[in-house]
Amino acid sequence: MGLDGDHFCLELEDGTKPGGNDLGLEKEPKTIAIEDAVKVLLQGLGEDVNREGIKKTPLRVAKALREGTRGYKQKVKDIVQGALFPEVGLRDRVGHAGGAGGLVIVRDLDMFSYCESCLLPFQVKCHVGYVPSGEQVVGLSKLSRVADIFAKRLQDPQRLADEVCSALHLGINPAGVAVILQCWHIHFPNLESVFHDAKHQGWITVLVSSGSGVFENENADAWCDFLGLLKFRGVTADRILTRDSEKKSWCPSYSSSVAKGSSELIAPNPRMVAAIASILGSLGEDPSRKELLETPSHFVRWLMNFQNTELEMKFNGFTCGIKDVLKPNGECSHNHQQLHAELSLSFWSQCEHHLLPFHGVVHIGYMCPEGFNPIEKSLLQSIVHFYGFKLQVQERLTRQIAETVSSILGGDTMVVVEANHTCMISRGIEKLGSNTATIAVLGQFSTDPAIRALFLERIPSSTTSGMF
Ligand SMILES: Nc1nc2c(ncn2[C@@H]2O[C@H](COP(=O)(O)OP(=O)(O)OP(=O)(O)O)[C@@H](O)[C@H]2O)c(=O)[nH]1
Ligand SMILES: [Zn+2]
Repeated sequence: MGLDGDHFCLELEDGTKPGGNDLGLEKEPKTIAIEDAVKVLLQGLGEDVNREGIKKTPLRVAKALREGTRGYKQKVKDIVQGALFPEVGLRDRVGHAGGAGGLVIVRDLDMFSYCESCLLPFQVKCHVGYVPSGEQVVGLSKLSRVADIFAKRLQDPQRLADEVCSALHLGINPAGVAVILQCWHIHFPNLESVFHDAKHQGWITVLVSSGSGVFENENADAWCDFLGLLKFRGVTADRILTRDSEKKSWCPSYSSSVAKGSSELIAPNPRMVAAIASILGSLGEDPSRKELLETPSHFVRWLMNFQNTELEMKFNGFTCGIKDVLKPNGECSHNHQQLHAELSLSFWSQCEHHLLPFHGVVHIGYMCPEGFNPIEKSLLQSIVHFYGFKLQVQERLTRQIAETVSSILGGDTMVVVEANHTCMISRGIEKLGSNTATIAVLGQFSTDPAIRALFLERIPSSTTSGMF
């Protein structure tokens, strides 16, 4: 197929170039202030801010944070005003319909928000319902746009639901508004705990609701209709968090620091903490707001898991144990090699481009001589964590794991990494549900498609969602 130059013309329909709109943002003093703060964070991690891979990271992080919190600058009335239009209800009949009481629901609005306790993004599936009144309905897209104004701020799920609900109520003036949010937050393992405790699979989830008008009372009939149309999404009344339940437990930064008692933890680097507080200010937040007081230290604690020096200590730990990894099992050997696969080893890493987590599973295949036991899973898991807890890119992580396993075993190794990149889904192109797989093959695996296929067959079908 012949591609002429036109195929590569990156001009958009409105005549702008991709990224062109960002030029203003890049030069704004607030963006520059965030960039400077991010440089402090990178230095605190022991990184060289001029290293090729991370040279642009401060600007990328600044842009991502400002885009991700653009809701502070948006106003509900600019969106809803002019979007209400007349739609009559039932005429001369008993019942509710149209602009006079017929429930309207928009389901499955996928959004991202930033957790106010730890600054990591969390994923939101938002369901909005309202009962029109005054023979007026609102443009459907406006429900999503209004919800997004509040999602694009530092949030807690319940507050997000309450703010969306009351903003829609004030904006549309209906008989009532109901909001249900399904939220997913990444686990918050630290370098120490993952070596002892492999329970951090999946996500932390929470289901919250908020209602006004005819939905004000949690037991009102209107809720039955709304929930009846959501139950196949896994949303049921008994799963919704009640207002007095312990909301703090939602963000894992609390259980990993506050709940344990801060005295057990080393105080985070004060320069880094101050840098985060200044970022909060640049985003339009008040760093002294009660809910944000601990946020800088929580984020620094998360970030410090990816510091180089700590990793070197861990690495020394496991390289000492590397000798004699393949132990004879006493059975006779005929120099045959067998394929062994260690599947679904979990990992956490931090994208060096955007300082956002990517996490998932690693599958390792290797040839093991008959008569020897396979390598212990714990050693392979240590290797995975060692290369995971760094500022990384997925391709490098995959290669480093493959090279290390191959150097222990003498050659034939295949590694597949499957990951969710927060930077792909919470910002930029917002490809929700996207997943990245990378492969590294060494030795026999690089020349023998049959053995590769055998290993790939053993990899279980990806399980990256499925929380409710
Ligand atoms: N190859 C690779 N790319 C990654 C990884 N993590 C993030 N990226 C990409 O790094 C690139 C950085 O691109 P830039 O154009 O400099 O930054 P950006 O403007 O923030 O990019 P967008 O994500 O397209 O908005 C993006 O395409 C990311 O998707 C990774 O592990 N491997
Ligand atoms: Zn959090």
